[in-house]
Amino acid sequence: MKYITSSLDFVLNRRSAITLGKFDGLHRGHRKLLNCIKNFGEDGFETVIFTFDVSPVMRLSDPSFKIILTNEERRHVAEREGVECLIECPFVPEIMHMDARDFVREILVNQMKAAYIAVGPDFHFGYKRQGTPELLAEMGRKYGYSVDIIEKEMDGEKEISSTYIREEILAGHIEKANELLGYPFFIEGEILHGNHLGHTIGVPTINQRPCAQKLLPPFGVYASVTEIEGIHYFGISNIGMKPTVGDRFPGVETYLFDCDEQLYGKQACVRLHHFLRPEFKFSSLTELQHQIRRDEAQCLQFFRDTYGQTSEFPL
Ligand SMILES: Cc1cc2nc3c(=O)[nH]c(=O)nc-3n(C[C@H](O)[C@H](O)[C@H](O)COP(=O)(O)O)c2cc1C
Ligand SMILES: Nc1ncnc2c1ncn2[C@@H]1O[C@H](COP(=O)(O)OP(=O)(O)OP(=O)(O)O)[C@@H](O)[C@H]1O
Repeated sequence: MKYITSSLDFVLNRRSAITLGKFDGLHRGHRKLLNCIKNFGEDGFETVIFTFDVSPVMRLSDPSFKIILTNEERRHVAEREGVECLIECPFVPEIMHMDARDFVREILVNQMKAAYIAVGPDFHFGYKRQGTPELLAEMGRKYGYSVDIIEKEMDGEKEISSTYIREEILAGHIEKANELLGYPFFIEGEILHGNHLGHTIGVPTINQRPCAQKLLPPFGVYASVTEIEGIHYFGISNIGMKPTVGDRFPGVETYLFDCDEQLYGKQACVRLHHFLRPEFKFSSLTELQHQIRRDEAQCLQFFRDTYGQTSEFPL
């Protein structure tokens, strides 16, 4: 996948099929738009996601705003979806203050050679969100691209949106969030050194420290499947501050059931499948060790009940 970032001067070589928006989560609704551009892409057009390098909400109104996917995670999901090009446009004053019609002419038509655009009915763009899907369509008739305004993918009566999914993650409804995303919520990151206490209680763990902007579900223990260099491991993850030993930052710590390899420095993708219990402060590491054995049994039971004997799990 072509990845364009940190630049406003990009120019695409081929005519393109584009979808635009924030795309936090690349959820099932977003994927409806991706399918539209991919269908169009079969005719030789370059399939492109146009998004921003930082959430407009974070930049304009709420610096503490949390995201479902970091830019790197979003890039990996887009790549898996088979999109040919991801443009992560810098959300700088020049873009924020750009008139909607100028954005269409300069960016979509001149730089991106738009042939087709798919957006949802509530998509807005340009200075003060003045651009609408209707304006896109109207200008398309002049500049020679077509526009599809795609109906929202629904969850019953409710529109699927990043906001809705964030609420479910925060409420600890991980299975619901996974259903809306269309894949398990995950945390990607380098495997770091912890305090090296885990193996002393027979529970060796990999440690990750998510970036401060990453939205995390409630602190607690989750059944997880971790991918490292293409290999998948069942396990249990603790998300939190480890109050028993005390830590200064929220971390993700995972006990992989069938792994005794040296993994420091590698990238891990920890996918959460099920909430098992909240994080507690134990009076000793031995007590914690006994609890983790119970967690392990409960987790294995969950995987057996959910996925049976098969090693096929949703990724
Ligand atoms: C499945 C699992 C559950 C855990 N639950 C808790 C917990 O409830 N409370 C807590 O303080 N720490 C919990 N921990 C974190 C342990 O405190 C941590 O694994 C141990 O201190 C070793 O940390 P280290 O790898 O930094 O040495 C849990 C860890 C795992 C893997
Ligand atoms: N459920 C959905 N079905 C189809 N298209 C959607 C859906 N949700 C969003 N879109 C479209 O996907 C593009 C990107 O959406 P964006 O990420 O900005 O919205 P969102 O998921 O509703 O997020 P938020 O909750 O932050 O508003 C837009 O064109 C939007 O209209």
